[in-house]
Amino acid sequence: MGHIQITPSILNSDFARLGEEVARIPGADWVHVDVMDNHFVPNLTFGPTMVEALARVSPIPLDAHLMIEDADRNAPAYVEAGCGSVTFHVEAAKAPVRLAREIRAAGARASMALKPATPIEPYEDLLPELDMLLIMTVEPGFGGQKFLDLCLPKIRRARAMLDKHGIETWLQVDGGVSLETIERCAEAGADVFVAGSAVYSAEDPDKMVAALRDKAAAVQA
Ligand SMILES: O=C(CO)[C@H](O)[C@H](O)COP(=O)(O)O
Ligand SMILES: [Co+2]
Repeated sequence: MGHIQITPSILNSDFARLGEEVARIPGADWVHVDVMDNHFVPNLTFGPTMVEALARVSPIPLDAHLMIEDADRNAPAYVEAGCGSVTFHVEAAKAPVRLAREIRAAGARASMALKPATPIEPYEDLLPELDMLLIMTVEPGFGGQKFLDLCLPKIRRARAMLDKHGIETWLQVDGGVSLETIERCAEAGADVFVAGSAVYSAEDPDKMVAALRDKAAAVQA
């Protein structure tokens, strides 16, 4: 398992002041950027132009989570926009292996996401192509949803697969991660934790990042 990383999602932050919102989380490892197209999910956020503007001012690397259709065609723009990590949904990709290789070749970490009802087993052979696997713990589309415990067995199975193959692919969880749920995710084998509403509804978002990190690290220790 890799070292614990906390990647706050700016989905529930103030979109009119994104640069300042990122400056409130200096202790974060990544800034999680939820890109939604109103087709793959019933919500609309921003595109590559906004992401590029944020990448220019953010001292923390961007972790793009693309909830968009036709990932094969649309994902490379987010590498060009300056994201250090680009996650596409396997449900939206026609050729995930080719896309992961293209993202890596363009200079970003390649990552693939699974919705709660998408099984991990068909993708076991694909794991070495990925720098990170994202297992969603809510149905994608909105921040502030309740964590789905039914995703925990899949996180455990993914961790077992990665360990069996000796692969260093990071295992990220996203959706409903908070002080109440992060230990369950860490116990199941996740090492990268997205937290949106938990961080941005806290009085001191950076203190919340530290508290989440401590909870997850205590499980790993
Ligand atoms: O991908 C997402 C939603 O589709 C968000 O990253 C996620 O929901 C983060 O917000 P919260 O921690 O409030 O659930
Ligand atoms: Co996300």
